[in-house]
Amino acid sequence: MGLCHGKPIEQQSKNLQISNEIEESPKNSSQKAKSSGFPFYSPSPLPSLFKTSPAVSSSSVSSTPLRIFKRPFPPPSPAKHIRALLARRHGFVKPNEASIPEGSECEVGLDKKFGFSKQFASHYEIDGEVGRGHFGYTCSAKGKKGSLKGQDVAVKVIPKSKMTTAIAIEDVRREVKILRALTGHKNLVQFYDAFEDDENVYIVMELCQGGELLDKILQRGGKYSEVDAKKVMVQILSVVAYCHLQGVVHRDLKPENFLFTTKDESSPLKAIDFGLSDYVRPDERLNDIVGSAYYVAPEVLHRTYGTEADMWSIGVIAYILLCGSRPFWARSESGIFRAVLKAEPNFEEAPWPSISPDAVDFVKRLLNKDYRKRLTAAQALCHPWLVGSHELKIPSDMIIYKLVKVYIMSSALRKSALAALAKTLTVPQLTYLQEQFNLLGPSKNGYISMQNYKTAILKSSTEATKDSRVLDFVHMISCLQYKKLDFEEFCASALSVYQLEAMETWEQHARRAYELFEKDGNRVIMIEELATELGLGPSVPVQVVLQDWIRHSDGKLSFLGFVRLLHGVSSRTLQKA
Ligand SMILES: Nc1ncnc2c1ncn2[C@@H]1O[C@H](COP(=O)(O)OP(=O)(O)OP(=O)(O)O)[C@@H](O)[C@H]1O
Ligand SMILES: [Ca+2]
Ligand SMILES: [Ca+2]
Repeated sequence: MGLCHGKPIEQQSKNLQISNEIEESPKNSSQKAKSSGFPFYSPSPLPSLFKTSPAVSSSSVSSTPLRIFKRPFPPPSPAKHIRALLARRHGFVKPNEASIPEGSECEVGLDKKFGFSKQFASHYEIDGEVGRGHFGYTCSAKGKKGSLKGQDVAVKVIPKSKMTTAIAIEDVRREVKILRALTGHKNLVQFYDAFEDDENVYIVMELCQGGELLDKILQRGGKYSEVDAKKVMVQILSVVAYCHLQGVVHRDLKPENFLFTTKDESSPLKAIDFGLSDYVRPDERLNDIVGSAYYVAPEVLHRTYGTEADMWSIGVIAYILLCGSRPFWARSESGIFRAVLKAEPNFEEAPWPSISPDAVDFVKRLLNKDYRKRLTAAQALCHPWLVGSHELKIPSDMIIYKLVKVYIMSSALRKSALAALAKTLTVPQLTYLQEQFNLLGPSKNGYISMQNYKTAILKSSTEATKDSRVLDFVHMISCLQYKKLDFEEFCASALSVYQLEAMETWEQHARRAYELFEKDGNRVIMIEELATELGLGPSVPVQVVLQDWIRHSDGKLSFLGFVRLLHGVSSRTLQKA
């Protein structure tokens, strides 16, 4: 599949982008102007409060055209939500679509009561609009009483008239619930309160006055220095690692959804807009197609995904920060999806050759189409590109819990294969594992028991951990009957074979591990036994499939069989068990 090419420069402004991106095909350009009448993108009430967003009038946007001659890719423009999602959630039907979208329903009978206080007007004096999205608009306001008296705040106003389906109402309910539960992290917007009246829901939060990350990218002509990109990435990863540990997947990570607190160069960055966020249990897969087209992960389009989908979006943001262009681009939404599913991002053209190999490796390991091979947020913070640039304490990583659970249920043969592979890990990989081990509170003589997993999670748990049922999952692990793990066995249990496989050095790891396995793990194995090991059902012609995985000379595992064994039983088989 070919490379994606940048968007024509004249389409860069936020205004133009909105009307372009809701169109399927460039051929329909005559219809584009008409589509701005589409109710979902048209202005919300309170027109007197509107003021032009600084980004729209920003001279930086108009100053970029020259760059197109130098670089093939122009800077990014804002992303819009995936249309099918909007249709399903908000009951919108394209004029040429005969069928009623799935999930749309009659507005009559919808319960739009949220149980929030009705006293918004007596608590806050609303001021001018500071931003706008598909679902609401945000105003600045001043507290009139209580602890926020005299303080400037932001109020996201979501009109109830836009909540035309039960899903849309549920989304708002969840947005508030998640924000309330997660508030407190330094890179997450501070939530204060939620109100409602007959017309609107009001989400009161900290006012971020430094503007969106997208505007900062555009102001800089589309490109960040590596040093500055690292500062942004560390903050994004820190808050996302926190969300994931709580069992919350954001599902709409994009530069528009990160705001700087102040205009100061060193201002902290805050994640906002949990409107598409959801809870996900570590062993659960979500299936609704949600997000913004440029940032959507391939597995979301395949309708089976978890927190790794956010890591893909972070990869897209990192790519944009470093080179100023989107990794996957096409004129139509379906074209973007095709690129996301099939195209490889361009790392050949300027400025990529002048970007450090660590940075390139970092982005590639997030933009891996196989979600199992992608870095987690905690791992990304330990990546060589970032590791020296921050002093964050790496949080617990849920992937460890998932891998350990599978390890414990594995056969002795697979455990010894993993033990051999663990012996080939490099210092950065061991450093990450050591930190994760320490977080589990090993005893003085260096062992952790299954109970330690629960104790560790309870330390950082919030209401969200309960709602996402992460606690149930961890409780299940802590009840597993298994001997204590020392650091060596912990490494074997917590390494991800898929992630190692994504590395250029995989072949060396695997060959070296096979040599070690040959010395003290390999043994004669029957085809039927191997089939059971790998969870292959009776429908698989095992004699044909597995013959290369057993060495004809002595009946022991071949290199191929060893690698297959490392991967273990397929997750599908495990789920059935
Ligand atoms: N706390 C805040 N401080 C300042 N501005 C804010 C704040 N929260 C939101 N905004 C502004 O309002 C815009 C819209 O807010 P938000 O992204 O929450 O709305 P939305 O309708 O859910 O957007 P989307 O279309 O991305 O789903 C933001 O992009 C930002 O510019
Ligand atoms: Ca938004
Ligand atoms: Ca939103």
